[in-house]
Amino acid sequence: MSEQSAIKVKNLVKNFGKDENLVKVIENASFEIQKGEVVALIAPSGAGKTTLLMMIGCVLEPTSGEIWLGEEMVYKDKWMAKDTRRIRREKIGFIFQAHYLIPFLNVLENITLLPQANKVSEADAKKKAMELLEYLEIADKAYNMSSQLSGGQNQRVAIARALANNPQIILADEPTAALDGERSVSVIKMLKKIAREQNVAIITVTHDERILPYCDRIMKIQDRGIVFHEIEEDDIL
Ligand SMILES: Nc1ncnc2c1ncn2[C@@H]1O[C@H](COP(=O)(O)OP(=O)(O)OP(=O)(O)O)[C@@H](O)[C@H]1O
Repeated sequence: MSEQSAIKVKNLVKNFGKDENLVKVIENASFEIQKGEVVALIAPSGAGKTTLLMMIGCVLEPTSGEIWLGEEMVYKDKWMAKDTRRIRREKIGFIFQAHYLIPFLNVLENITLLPQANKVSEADAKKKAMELLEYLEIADKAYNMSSQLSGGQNQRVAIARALANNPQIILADEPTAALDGERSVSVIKMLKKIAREQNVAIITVTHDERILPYCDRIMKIQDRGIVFHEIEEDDIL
């Protein structure tokens, strides 16, 4: 495995149910994503995008196969670590369609909540959160409540929260779905900047063709396997 590998998946299989209720979602998927890469994951509804993302994120257990995150083999026909939360905490940042910020905490408190739960001191967590808010150009909103922010601003805060633990991987499930065109582009540009400057690998599920030109590759789920496309101007979802 190359040093640049952020995610490596080999012969991954995911079925739900069994016997007459068996649903085969992913069959023998193998692929590798490099550090610093932004990959758009697109496929029709029900094809398994969220399922794939949640397996890579160590949230959903595969049926079989292998998953490597950086140099750590996290799954080989079973989870390799007793505590998959540790892997999530150390390696992965999640961003969802809805920002899921906690409404009765301000922006800064939302970002520092998890690091503090993970025993980072309040001062260190705040310092890091302010750096991230500066980086995402939203530091002036640090003491505002989520309800006082626009959709795009809230999504930037959600990105800052996902970055608070210095993840090597960001998994985003339709992060721009609730945003208009200009705000979508600003969010994906921000993700690309993070990927390039911090060497983070990003997989983003999307139905939003406006963001494709900012991605490096398109990953599709096709016939329950994975295929890659280079980005082309006339890529149509
Ligand atoms: N817990 C479950 N039990 C049984 N089947 C499931 C379960 N979770 C997902 N599925 C099935 O797996 C398939 C893939 O679902 P998934 O949510 O990953 O699709 P998706 O590509 O993310 O869809 P969408 O774009 O609509 O969000 C679907 O057929 C779904 O019905």
